[in-house]
Amino acid sequence: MEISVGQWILIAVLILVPLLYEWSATFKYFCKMAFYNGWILLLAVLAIPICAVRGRNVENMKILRFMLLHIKYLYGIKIEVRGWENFSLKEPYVVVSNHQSELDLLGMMEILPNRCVPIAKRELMYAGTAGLACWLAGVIFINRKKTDDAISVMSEAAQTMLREDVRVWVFPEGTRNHDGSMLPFKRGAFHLAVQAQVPIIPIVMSSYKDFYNKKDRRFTTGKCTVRILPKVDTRGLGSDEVPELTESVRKMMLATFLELSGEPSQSRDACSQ
Ligand SMILES: CCCCC/C=C\C/C=C\CCCCCCCC(=O)SCCNC(=O)CCNC(=O)[C@H](O)C(C)(C)COP(=O)(O)OP(=O)(O)OC[C@H]1O[C@@H](n2cnc3c(N)ncnc32)[C@H](O)[C@@H]1OP(=O)(O)O
Ligand SMILES: CCCCCCCC/C=C\CCCCCCCC(=O)OC[C@@H](O)COP(=O)(O)O
Repeated sequence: MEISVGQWILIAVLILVPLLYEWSATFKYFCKMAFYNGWILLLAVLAIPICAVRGRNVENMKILRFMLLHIKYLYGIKIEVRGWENFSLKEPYVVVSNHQSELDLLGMMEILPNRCVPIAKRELMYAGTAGLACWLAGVIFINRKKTDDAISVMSEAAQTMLREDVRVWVFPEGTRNHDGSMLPFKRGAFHLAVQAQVPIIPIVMSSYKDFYNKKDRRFTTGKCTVRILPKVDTRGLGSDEVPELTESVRKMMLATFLELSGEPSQSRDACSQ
């Protein structure tokens, strides 16, 4: 039997890819990230028709959560959750959490409360099938390039939270932060909580440094601890108190992050560098 050029190429690829995957940490990193994004885009293809039955609805977030929960097993990432009792509020609240990477989705889905929608940059809405699935699940998109627009979307969210009993999840750093600390917090989430007069629940995901590093292109298996902190009340606070509220929540989250990540508590504050 004669083997064609195409078949030789296929055989070479089938031999080389697993070898490269084992030998090169960088190749492994790119494969794992490509699969992560590709798998989510594919899952979204399945999620879209199921979610579309209800139209744009926060209840669809349960479907996305259910479909995404297994990914941690595919990647060998163990997620330990501490502080579940702090999530037992019946009323709406604003969740604020640190933002290290797109892998935060795994920790987020592990603990996402019912009727809770994340605030995301508008660009995510155009991320193909994933963007459409997010839209159907009620994700709130903001245009970071237009501050006034972003603020008015968030003010609207304050009303929606109360009217429709919705919780909102915000990454107050406003962007992914890979440097093992926390960026200064933007104040939108805290204005939102104060405007709606609802509590803030801070969430801290420990550093991924032992298993994931974007700069070094390293992605192995590992463990992440997610800590749900006690609620911070905002009743009676006004917009003048927002800067102080923001700083106190950030300070508490940074201390927890350093503790969970096994870092010394001084000198890792991006604000004081
Ligand atoms: C099965 C298949 C599944 C497929 C689907 C896949 C995924 C699953 C589903 C869901 C997961 C989705 C998860 C997506 C996560 C994406 C994460 C992100 O995108 S993070 C980036 C976007 N988020 C943010 O930026 C939030 C934080 N940002 C802010 O809060 C900002 O403040 C801002 C509101 C955006 C404005 O930012 P900007 O930089 O333009 O300005 P400033 O922050 O400097 O603020 C200016 C000024 O305004 C005051 N301010 C801010 N907000 C308000 C407000 N609401 N009301 C009044 N005033 C406000 C602020 O305090 C500043 O004033 P001052 O300096 O005087 O304090
Ligand atoms: C909590 C993370 C949510 C991840 C959603 C993953 C969806 C993956 C599916 C398709 C891939 C295409 C789009 C990748 C979007 C990554 C989402 C993300 O993490 O957004 C980053 C945003 O915060 C801040 O943006 P920048 O760090 O300023 O640029």
